[in-house]
Amino acid sequence: MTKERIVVALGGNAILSTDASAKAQQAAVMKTCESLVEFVKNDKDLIITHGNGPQVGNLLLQQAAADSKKNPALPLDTCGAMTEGSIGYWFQNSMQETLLKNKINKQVVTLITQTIVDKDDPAFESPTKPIGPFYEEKEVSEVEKAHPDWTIVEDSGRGYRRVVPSPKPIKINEYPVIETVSQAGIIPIVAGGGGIPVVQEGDRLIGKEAVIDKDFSASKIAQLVDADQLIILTSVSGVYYNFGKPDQEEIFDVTADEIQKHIDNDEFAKGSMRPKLEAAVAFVRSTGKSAVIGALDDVKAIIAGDKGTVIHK
Ligand SMILES: Nc1ncnc2c1ncn2[C@@H]1O[C@H](COP(=O)(O)OP(=O)(O)O)[C@@H](O)[C@H]1O
Ligand SMILES: NC(=O)OP(=O)(O)O
Repeated sequence: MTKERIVVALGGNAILSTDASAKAQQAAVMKTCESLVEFVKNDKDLIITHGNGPQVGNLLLQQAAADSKKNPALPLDTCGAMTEGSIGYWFQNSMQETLLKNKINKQVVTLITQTIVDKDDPAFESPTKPIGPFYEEKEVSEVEKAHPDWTIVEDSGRGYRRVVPSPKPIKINEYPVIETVSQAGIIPIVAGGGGIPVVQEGDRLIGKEAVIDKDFSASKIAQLVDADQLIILTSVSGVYYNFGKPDQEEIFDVTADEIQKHIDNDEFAKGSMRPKLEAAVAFVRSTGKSAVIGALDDVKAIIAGDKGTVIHK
């Protein structure tokens, strides 16, 4: 019998809390891997994707601080690749150790992934993806003075952040490699930060200065590799109607058509829950299989079907 194949998308809390040091992020990633190993123990073939918003923004700031003729700042697409490498390394290292601790003989590998986007995607003209640190309202004018080319917006009541363009993925360039690696029983870590945004010009792929939403890339990969389930792990136990209001109500199971009505009615936050739901609906509609949005800490209960919001046909 073939194993179930699961694509897991990991949100910010899987990597970073408040301490952006490598040590703290590696500790968070280790804790995440201790949750993820439950999928492997339950005999599932795992494909891991993750975000990079805080990390790529911090890296750009480091580039700007060091910028000189001898040591020029590197562009956003290259910084995206650097975070695919660095965060991928943390996951590869911690997952390997966790598998060994659990006496599971399996390899893990990070694949630098390029995500093809449309050069005319309107997102290039209107930045929406928050990256890097949060700023307080009183700091904003100072930051704008230091970085006149930045767009800074308020991020879901959590503070102010720089935003960059976030085009939609059309195709995952390396998906045949992802397929081959997964078929070989190896756990691939792919499309970190949504993958490096590239546009196709003849035989060439040209990097673009943008950050793709990892939930959309995870959905695209799950469709391309014919995954049995897309699981989006974040910091809440599930999706709520009227989130944050006294009458909020957790959704345990909903059809793609029903939740689409609520998305169309603009009921979900654009910078957080809406893209996750759109990614889930796209996967369910294209494959007929289900997607789950739930908490990283609830992996065992999600596998048992006891927790998380299930979106199905
Ligand atoms: N309707 C909703 N239901 C549940 N959570 C919501 C909803 N709307 C907004 N949120 C917020 O979205 C957050 C998850 O989005 P985000 O932090 O962007 O995810 P990620 O884990 O990918 O970094 C939750 O922690 C919650 O605060
Ligand atoms: N690229 C991306 O979606 O990153 P975050 O999940 O960290 O926002």
